[in-house]
Amino acid sequence: MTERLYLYDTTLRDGQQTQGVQFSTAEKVEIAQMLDALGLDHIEGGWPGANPTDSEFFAAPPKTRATMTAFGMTKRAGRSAENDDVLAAVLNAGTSSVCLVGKTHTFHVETALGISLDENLENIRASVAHVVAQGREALLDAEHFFDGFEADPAYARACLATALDAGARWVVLCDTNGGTMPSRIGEVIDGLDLPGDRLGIHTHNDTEQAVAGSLAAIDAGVRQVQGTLNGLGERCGNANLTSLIPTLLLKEPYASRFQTGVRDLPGLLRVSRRLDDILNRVPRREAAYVGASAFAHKAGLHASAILKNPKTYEHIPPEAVGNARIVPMSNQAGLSNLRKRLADAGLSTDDDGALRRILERVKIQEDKGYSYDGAQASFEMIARDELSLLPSFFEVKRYRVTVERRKNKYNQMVSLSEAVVVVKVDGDKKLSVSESMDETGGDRGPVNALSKALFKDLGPYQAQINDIRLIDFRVRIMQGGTEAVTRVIIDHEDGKGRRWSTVGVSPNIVDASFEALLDAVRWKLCQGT
Ligand SMILES: CC(=O)SCCNC(=O)CCNC(=O)[C@H](O)C(C)(C)COP(=O)(O)OP(=O)(O)OC[C@H]1O[C@@H](n2cnc3c(N)ncnc32)[C@H](O)[C@@H]1OP(=O)(O)O
Ligand SMILES: CC(=O)C(=O)O
Repeated sequence: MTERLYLYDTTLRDGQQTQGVQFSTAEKVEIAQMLDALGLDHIEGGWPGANPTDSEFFAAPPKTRATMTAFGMTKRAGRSAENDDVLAAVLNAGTSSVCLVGKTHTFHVETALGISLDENLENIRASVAHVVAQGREALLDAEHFFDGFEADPAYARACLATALDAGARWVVLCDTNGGTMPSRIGEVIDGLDLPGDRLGIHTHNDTEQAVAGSLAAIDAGVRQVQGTLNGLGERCGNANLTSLIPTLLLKEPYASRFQTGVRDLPGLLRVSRRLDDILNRVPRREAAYVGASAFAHKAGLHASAILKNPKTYEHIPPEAVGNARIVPMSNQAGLSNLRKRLADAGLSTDDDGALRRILERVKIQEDKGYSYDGAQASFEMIARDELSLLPSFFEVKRYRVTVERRKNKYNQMVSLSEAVVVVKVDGDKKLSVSESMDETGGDRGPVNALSKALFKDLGPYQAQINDIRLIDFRVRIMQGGTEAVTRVIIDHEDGKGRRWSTVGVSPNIVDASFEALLDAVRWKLCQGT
């Protein structure tokens, strides 16, 4: 017999408390819809009345199967729940479910609220009762519960009992400061002697154990788990639902024991990446389950075994969460990595001599500071060259880039980068000049100017490269052999949605960038379209 485990998402509330994160109303709507499609049970949409975005979101929330929940705090002392304006704004959002944060730690009641312990209990009771009287589902986020329990277990318990007696459907045990060890979370819950189907868990990641703490709480009996997508949240974040969900669905003892509302586990990676897109964040490569490296097999020994049976180095099939296996090339690679990479690029060969030459060249280049595991398109250029599959396309005769600081027509000092690239295509010399200015008149730098000049006129090849867009540019100073060198990695995208990365290395950043740009354009021309 499976038991129901409820998943409660707080990306739009605690996730919005992440430093640097500020969702627009439209983004909140889109995220709520993604969470709903994934199959969350509750979506905490924010705190109505606390800021215009949250109020606007609740004025027209998206229709969801998940229970849309408004967040707020218990009423303040010295007024009734009916007359508390902050609580009124939360209830006015009209959601069927309301989650109120209430203090459960004596230190916080006395220091942060400055009221008596009894007044706080009354605030919890009256606030929950008021929510329930309006026909809503009430949840109490028991703030600082675990720290409060260490300081005064009787009082922390009394707060939970008060909320439950007043009609709270769930009391959610919060490790607000994120410092409680998972084993202690389990012990405390074991000793509470409360029904698990009335208990939730809300952990923070300050010791990198929020997911472990949530699992310990589930092991001890709680049946609602709160968290956020990609682990967003105050300070170091909340329990990461992007890790918790696949663990609960795919790992024992949880997979056989529990049933959740999750409907689209293979959609998990897409949801995680979309959130990063919205936040303009680079997805964390090493993220569990959904990171680009989560199923990347770099070492030669691993790649060799993976090709025989993926289970040798994979704990789950990557497709289960929408991810994919990759076998990158690098100085850790052997022939197995190489054969797989070449096959993926449509360059399979039986020429063992060529295979050994490619491997040797990759290792020599990496010793100079190149890195191919994140720049697979540059690796393909080496492979094509060794396999005599790299047409010359065009020859670069020279290039130049200048950066000038000068006054614009408004008498402000501005920078202007300008590049000249001369290439020979089919016997014709072509000189292209470009400035790096964007639509607003801002300077986008010398690499942008170089890229625009290189991609401006390649004669018969121009139609094939018109849809290339530079999307990311990363620079690192490396030790290449005996000298410090600059490594540049550039990501491009085309109109077909293909993304590829190339690398250049030189003591000079402009030369390193130009080398990466050249590989990018050649890679695109090799695709034929
Ligand atoms: C653990 C958590 O993450 S809980 C979620 C926290 N989230 C947020 O704080 C984000 C949204 N918050 C806000 O926009 C604002 O803090 C508001 C609108 C809610 C309140 O703003 P203000 O009225 O200016 O109060 P301010 O933020 O300075 O202080 C919070 C007040 O709430 C009181 N308070 C804090 N927790 C509670 C509680 N659980 N129950 C009742 N009152 C509380 C504090 O004592 C303080 O009151 P005081 O001003 O009389 O000292
Ligand atoms: C309520 C909440 O976010 C916390 O206690 O961490």
